Amino acid sequence: MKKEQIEKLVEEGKMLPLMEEFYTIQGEGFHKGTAAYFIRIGGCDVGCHWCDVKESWDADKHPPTVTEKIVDNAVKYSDTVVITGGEPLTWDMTEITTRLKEKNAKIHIETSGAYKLTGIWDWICLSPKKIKLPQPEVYEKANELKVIIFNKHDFKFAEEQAAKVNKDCILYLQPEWSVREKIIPLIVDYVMQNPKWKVSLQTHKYLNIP
Ligand SMILES: C[S@@+](CC[C@H](N)C(=O)[O-])C[C@H]1O[C@@H](n2cnc3c(N)ncnc32)[C@H](O)[C@@H]1O
Ligand SMILES: Nc1nc2[nH]cc(C(=O)O)c2c(=O)[nH]1
Ligand code: SF4
Ligand SMILES: [Mg+2]
Repeated sequence: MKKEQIEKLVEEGKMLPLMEEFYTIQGEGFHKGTAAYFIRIGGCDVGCHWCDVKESWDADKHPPTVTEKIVDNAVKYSDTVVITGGEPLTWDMTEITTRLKEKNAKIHIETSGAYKLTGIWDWICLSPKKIKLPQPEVYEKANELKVIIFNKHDFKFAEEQAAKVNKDCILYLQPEWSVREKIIPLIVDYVMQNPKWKVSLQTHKYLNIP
């Protein structure tokens, strides 16, 4: 296929830069402990300095893959599919989620919310970032808010973000992995003082699974 043809299909969401896909246990947030098939789409312009998948950022490093093929494969493994990245909302998620819905999958997204919300979702995990704040529509539709705590100033950011989400949204504080030993005690104290929040850990990293 010609380069321009591929670019057009990616633009339409009919192809997506696929970094990796794997069947695992959702490690974080509300659905932690649940088996799910993960689809990791390349491409992210947000630039979190502590991002644990920096290899995902450059979309050109990940092969444009036919969306229909990604879906047909994913549903063989699990009826719960998590779309993550990179930042999945970099791309038009309409095609992939419509096809997954046709196959009766439960479709979850992990997103910073920084770009326009496309696609149909059973569960939206919003993990907002100071450097590129979420779009208003994502605050309205988020099912869980998962704020990463890297230092003590992030608690204030977490409260600002909690003030913007809908009333049913479940609130999580998750330690940034590299500082977990220092930050977990602060999160524990904070959640006991402010029980509207819950703790989320990256349990897959403790389990040594993807
Ligand atoms: C790699 S991101 C991809 C999805 C999307 N770009 C986002 O940030 O929500 C998946 C989740 O991992 C979290 N995350 C990334 N690096 C982390 C780290 N070093 N420690 C803890 N959580 C991290 C993100 O905040 C997000 O909730
Ligand atoms: N097991 C597992 N759970 C996860 N939850 C969110 C993840 C992500 O990178 O989006 C992730 C991940 O990479 N692995
Ligand atoms: S928004 Fe997500 S993928 Fe992008 S840099 Fe931040 S944590 Fe990494
Ligand atoms: Mg991860």
